[in-house]
Amino acid sequence: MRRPRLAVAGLALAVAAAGGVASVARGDAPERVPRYVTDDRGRALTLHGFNTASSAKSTPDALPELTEADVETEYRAMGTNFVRFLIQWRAVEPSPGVYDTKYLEKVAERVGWYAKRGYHVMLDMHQDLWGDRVTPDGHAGNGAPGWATHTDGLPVARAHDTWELYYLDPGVMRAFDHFWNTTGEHPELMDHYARAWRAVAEHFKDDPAVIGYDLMNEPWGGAVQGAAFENGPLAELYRRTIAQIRSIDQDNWIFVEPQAVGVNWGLPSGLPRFEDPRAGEPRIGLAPHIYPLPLDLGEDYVGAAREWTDTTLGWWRSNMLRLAERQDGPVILGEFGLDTTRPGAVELVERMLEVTDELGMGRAYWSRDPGPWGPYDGKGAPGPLVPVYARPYPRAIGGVPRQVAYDRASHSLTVRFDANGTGPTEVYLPADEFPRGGRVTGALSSTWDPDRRILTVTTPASGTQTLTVTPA
Ligand SMILES: CN(C)c1ccc(C(=O)NC[C@H]2N[C@H](CO)[C@@H](O)[C@@H]2O)cc1
Repeated sequence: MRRPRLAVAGLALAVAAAGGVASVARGDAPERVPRYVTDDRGRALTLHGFNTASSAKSTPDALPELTEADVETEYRAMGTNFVRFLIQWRAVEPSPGVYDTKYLEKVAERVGWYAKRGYHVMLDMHQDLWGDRVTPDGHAGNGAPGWATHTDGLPVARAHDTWELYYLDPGVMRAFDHFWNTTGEHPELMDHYARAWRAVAEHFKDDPAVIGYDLMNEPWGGAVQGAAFENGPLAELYRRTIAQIRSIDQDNWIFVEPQAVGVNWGLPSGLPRFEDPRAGEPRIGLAPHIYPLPLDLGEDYVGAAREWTDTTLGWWRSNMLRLAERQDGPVILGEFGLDTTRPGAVELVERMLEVTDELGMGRAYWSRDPGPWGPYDGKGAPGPLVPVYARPYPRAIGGVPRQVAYDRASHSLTVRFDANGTGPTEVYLPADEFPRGGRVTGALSSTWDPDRRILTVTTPASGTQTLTVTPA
């Protein structure tokens, strides 16, 4: 659906002005992320997958509309190994201090569907527009429970042309201001949120498929915006939540997001560094999103809008790498996506896969839901996203990655890394371009699993290794 450009542009300018969003940061940014999520052998993971699923925002049980067959279909078609799995505070803590273990067990059942197929799972405490008690029809956002929602009777529109304008409704703004205790009237709410995460971590801390927790989806500061928000109430929420999670789970990764507005479009984030109280190396990473403003304004990834989008993509990569350097952690691009039937859309997706390969970032496409944005339409027929997302990639690398690059024209994947003896490197190869699997140079040996479409490559346990994989 093409959004009224004036509305979004007005929102963007209003919020950027209100938040005093800094100009684009300059200066040298690093070329790749400083660290990686690793598997239980210590191999660096390339996390390639989907957000599953937006439907969880509006289902009564807060679970995504998903079957195990859907997970199998996804693996068979695209060989993904990662999922950003949406969960909801309203379901975790249906009433103050009461945690719904049956809900968490149902989440765990679905995590098990992914685990059986070798996936890694990041749990995303997902909010959009605060929660259903604010948008009466439960439109789009269902994150927060009713008991934590205090609008003070201020109005919330029955409908908006563009869903994000709900964020500016007085009732929504007030609900957020109370949550962040900007009003000074509800100091308890952030602690409830942090303890709800502790309950989630208690349930999943020993689940081998769960690699970590994405603390809040697209945080919105209400009356407080920009660096004041990110260094103020948002940082306070993250610190309290990190402390609660680490009181029960010393090992899973914890991911923090900058504010959405401005940063999703490529502007810099003022998010501070977060310390990890765990013994050993810190395990705090970043999970930013990218939605280039020209595309948000309804343009297509063609012509001048493509050039402008690429410019903002350049800002985004510098700013996110700078943030990752400050945090000294991995980066998972938690969301990117668009209407894949639009002109240039497939090229944008390919560009984002190239960029995340180049920077060493994981990625989760928004989203797995049926429809023009997703891989399948409402009848389950594959759309244009499937062949581009069925991309060769090194699922697990037996060393510190230095370069990952796929040249689709020559069907050649290059993986360069400093081997560290953590095990063989596993490469997913899609059927279309690698019907008989792959051949590899630079290896000691390799084996091909035609069922899972994985080439397992053995290299020397030290020194810089360069693998080149082409179709067998
Ligand atoms: C004004 N605010 C706070 C705002 C505006 C726009 C978005 C957005 O487009 N987000 C991109 C996608 N992310 C969500 C799910 O996390 C999707 O519903 C959006 O399309 C977010 C926040």
